[in-house]
Amino acid sequence: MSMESPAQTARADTDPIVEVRNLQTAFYTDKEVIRAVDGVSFDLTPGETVGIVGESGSGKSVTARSMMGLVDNPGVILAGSSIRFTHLETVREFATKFSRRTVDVEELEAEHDVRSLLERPGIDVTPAQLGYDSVESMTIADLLAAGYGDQLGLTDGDDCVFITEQSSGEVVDGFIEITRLEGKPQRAMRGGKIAMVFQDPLTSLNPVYTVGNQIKEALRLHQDLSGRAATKEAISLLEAVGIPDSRRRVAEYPHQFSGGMRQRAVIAMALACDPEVLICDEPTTALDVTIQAQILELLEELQEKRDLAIMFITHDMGVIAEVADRVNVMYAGETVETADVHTLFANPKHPYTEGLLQSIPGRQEGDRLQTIEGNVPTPNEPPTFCRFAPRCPKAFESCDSVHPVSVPVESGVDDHTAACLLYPEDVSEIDRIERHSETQSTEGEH
Ligand SMILES: Nc1ncnc2c1ncn2[C@@H]1O[C@H](COP(=O)(O)OP(=O)(O)OP(=O)(O)O)[C@@H](O)[C@H]1O
Ligand code: NI
Repeated sequence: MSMESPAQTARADTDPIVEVRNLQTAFYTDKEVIRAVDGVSFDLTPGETVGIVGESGSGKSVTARSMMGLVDNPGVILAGSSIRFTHLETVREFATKFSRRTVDVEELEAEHDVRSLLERPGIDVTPAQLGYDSVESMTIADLLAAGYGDQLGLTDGDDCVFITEQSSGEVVDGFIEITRLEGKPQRAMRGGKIAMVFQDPLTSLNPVYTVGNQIKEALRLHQDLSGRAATKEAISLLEAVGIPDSRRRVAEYPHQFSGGMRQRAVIAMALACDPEVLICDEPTTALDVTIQAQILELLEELQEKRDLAIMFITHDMGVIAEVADRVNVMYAGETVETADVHTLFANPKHPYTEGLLQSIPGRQEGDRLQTIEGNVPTPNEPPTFCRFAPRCPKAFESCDSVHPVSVPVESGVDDHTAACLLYPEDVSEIDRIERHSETQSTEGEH
């Protein structure tokens, strides 16, 4: 590789390209407000797989749909939520293509400071609500990302590209705020930069078009390829996902493919736009074990070749062990534990994670397969208590009145957190309770 310019070294390869912060997605139904995702934060990094695991109804798919811009009525991403796409090349591309929707944050920083903005009349938001410790740890960019720019008169409704640093006219740092995307930039992001593979390949494939034509349509939309070049590329994509005899199969219809081959075709379609991020929502759940293993292997291979950041959703701890580098355990809209995969399996801290691990065949002591009794509750009120408490074997009195926040736990590694009143383990119960009560963030706004 040639010498890198300073502009290219500003972000390292190991920096995240997606930063989800305090994501809150709620459904306003006639009956109640369902807080499907309630303050979730995590990063996605190129070449790495983040596994999202949890039982049915824990908010995994709504997290994914929020990242894809696929939350429909009556669903709303609440103010205070932020999903930043920080891939530098894409930020530069969007800043050029959508210059009218691009904001120079450095300019705004020269004119305003966070403290006085938050003190403005009518602005009813605290740093804690946005997931920050103090005003000092917040920047103007954080306020804009969390959706308060319009209210403060700093941004227009459709601004979505934020440039935070430039050097001799070149963008060095910035982000695209996914929760603010609509129209053209949204279409460029969804499918183009972030692609998704669903459980049922038939939701992504149209039965009346050949597999090849559907891949070619994606190539036309996102890569500006058509005609013979597109056909050639479609064939090579089918080859890349391990579909034998791809020259012939490119002209076949989805019903002529087996389940496993269909999912491979969907992956080929997702890759047609050369995305940076691939979100997989239970992509192998409908497949038999052998085929499942092959698809997981394929994803790993593609990740390595293309340096993809993968978010992999499953309710299956066995699959998590296979695919994930890091794991977020979700329960009733919240992340209850997060760690690298080895630590999570060797040293689980949250009673819910322990329960999930005991329900993997072959992992429990004795011969009985444990399951956690009961179901995930519908999160239909603000969290002022532990949502897992009713099912938790270790629950005590305070669990009903104090909402646990994510705190570091002792397991010998950094970046291991659990949201449980039993932690941090090295302090007294009184101090623990105080710590969890202090950092309580209040409800986001509609
Ligand atoms: N369109 C909608 N309207 C109302 N509620 C919804 C809607 N979509 C999802 N929800 C609710 O949001 C919560 C989280 O759902 P989600 O689909 O994210 O769960 P999940 O973890 O993906 O579960 P599964 O493993 O079953 O796919 C559930 O309580 C669900 O009922
Ligand atoms: Ni789901």
